[in-house]
Amino acid sequence: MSNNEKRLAGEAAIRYVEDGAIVGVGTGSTVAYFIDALADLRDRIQGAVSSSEQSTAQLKKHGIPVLDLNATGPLSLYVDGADECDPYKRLIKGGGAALTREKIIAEASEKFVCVIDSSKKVDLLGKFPLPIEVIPMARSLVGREIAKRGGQPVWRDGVVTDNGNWVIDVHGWQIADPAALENDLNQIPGIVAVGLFARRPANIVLIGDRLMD
Ligand SMILES: O=C[C@H](O)[C@H](O)[C@H](O)COP(=O)(O)O
Repeated sequence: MSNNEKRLAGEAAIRYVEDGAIVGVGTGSTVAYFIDALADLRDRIQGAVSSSEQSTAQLKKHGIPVLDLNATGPLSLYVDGADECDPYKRLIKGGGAALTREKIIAEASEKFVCVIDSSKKVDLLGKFPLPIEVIPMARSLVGREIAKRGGQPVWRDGVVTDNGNWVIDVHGWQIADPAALENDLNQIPGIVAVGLFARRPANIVLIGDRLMD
């Protein structure tokens, strides 16, 4: 993992911010560099829609207005990190437990710029355990459904999401068809969101300050 590459990626994403924009902002150590850089453009944007309490605090610290997605409508730009990225710009996200709000904002945005360091680039998703946000009472049910599908569910004990839910990390899956798995898991009652971004992949990936093909 390279913090220098994370910083370069976060700062490079600034070039996609247009005057007057409302910017969707993800969560994590990479996007934190983006938020710091966004502070310099504070007077040229309307504000940001935030994916977590953590990012909200950082945005507010910089005096960037944090807006409600219900009030803004669709966004032109979403900037966020990832835990893994495959050659088709499909992602695993949620290492920081912010996957549900991230997924909502990504879906609401026209362009998703993903900022990563080179350690996140993989040929096949799944080495990073797949985060799944679940309603607490569904934890065991979801765990059994995952085991039926050959995964090893591990409860992220002690972690409560910003939505008051729990996270299961699934080990042992080599995800050959991310869209099919995402669709399948989304049918299980009690799953709030799956940290697979396959039906809504990134549009642009920055590895450090380099564009991924
Ligand atoms: O829930 C957290 C998010 O999906 C993050 O974007 C992801 O975990 C990457 O975080 P980082 O930039 O700190 O590696």
